[in-house]
Amino acid sequence: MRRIRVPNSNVLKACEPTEIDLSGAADWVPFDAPALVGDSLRFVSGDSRGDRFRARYYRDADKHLHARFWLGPEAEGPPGHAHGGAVAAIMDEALGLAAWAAGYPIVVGNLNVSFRNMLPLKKVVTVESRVVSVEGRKIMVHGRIFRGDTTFAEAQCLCITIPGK
Ligand SMILES: CC(C)(COP(=O)(O)OP(=O)(O)OC[C@H]1O[C@@H](n2cnc3c(N)ncnc32)[C@H](O)[C@@H]1OP(=O)(O)O)[C@@H](O)C(=O)NCCC(=O)NCCSC(=O)Cc1ccccc1
Repeated sequence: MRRIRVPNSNVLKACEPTEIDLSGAADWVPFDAPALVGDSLRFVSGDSRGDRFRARYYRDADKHLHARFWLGPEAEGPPGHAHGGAVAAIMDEALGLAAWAAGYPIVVGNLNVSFRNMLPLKKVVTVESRVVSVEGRKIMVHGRIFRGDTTFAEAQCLCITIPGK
């Protein structure tokens, strides 16, 4: 009987492209997030060759923060799609960072995420964000994860400035 040899997962992984195109739109400028908030972003965007998240941040001419994200097999929830916690983690980092990038040293006090469509793994998606209001220590940031016409998630993030920072 002929035996079919199935490559093990390490061989399959080695065959996958390691370079993912996370380039930004023509009018975006790369944004150095760790230079602003330090290495504490490692949880989500710290491993540029990892199998969970790969990310690159940008700002547009109006200083709004954008990001390209790729979610790999280690971010899986429903088969072939992102875990809800992975999506929430992206929102936490990206929307918190949007407040920092706008000049507010903050932590996130409340994060409300709506999961609109299942987010496919191994596709590059875009995160957009806006600081929509500032009231005393409360900075409200809205954001969206999308690809083409499909919105995967929307979020409202209440950020609270850290006194003394
Ligand atoms: C600091 C604070 C959020 C607030 O405490 P305090 O300083 O004692 O301030 P106070 O309680 O007086 O509130 C001031 C005002 O705010 C309001 N308000 C507050 N909360 C809420 C709420 N939930 N919902 C609604 N409103 C709320 C409150 O009513 C008050 O309003 P008022 O002035 O009366 O009108 C504290 O609860 C805390 O540390 N939480 C843990 C945060 C944490 O671990 N986050 C995760 C890690 S960060 C991360 O991962 C993201 C990241 C990404 C990129 C880069 C970096 C970071």
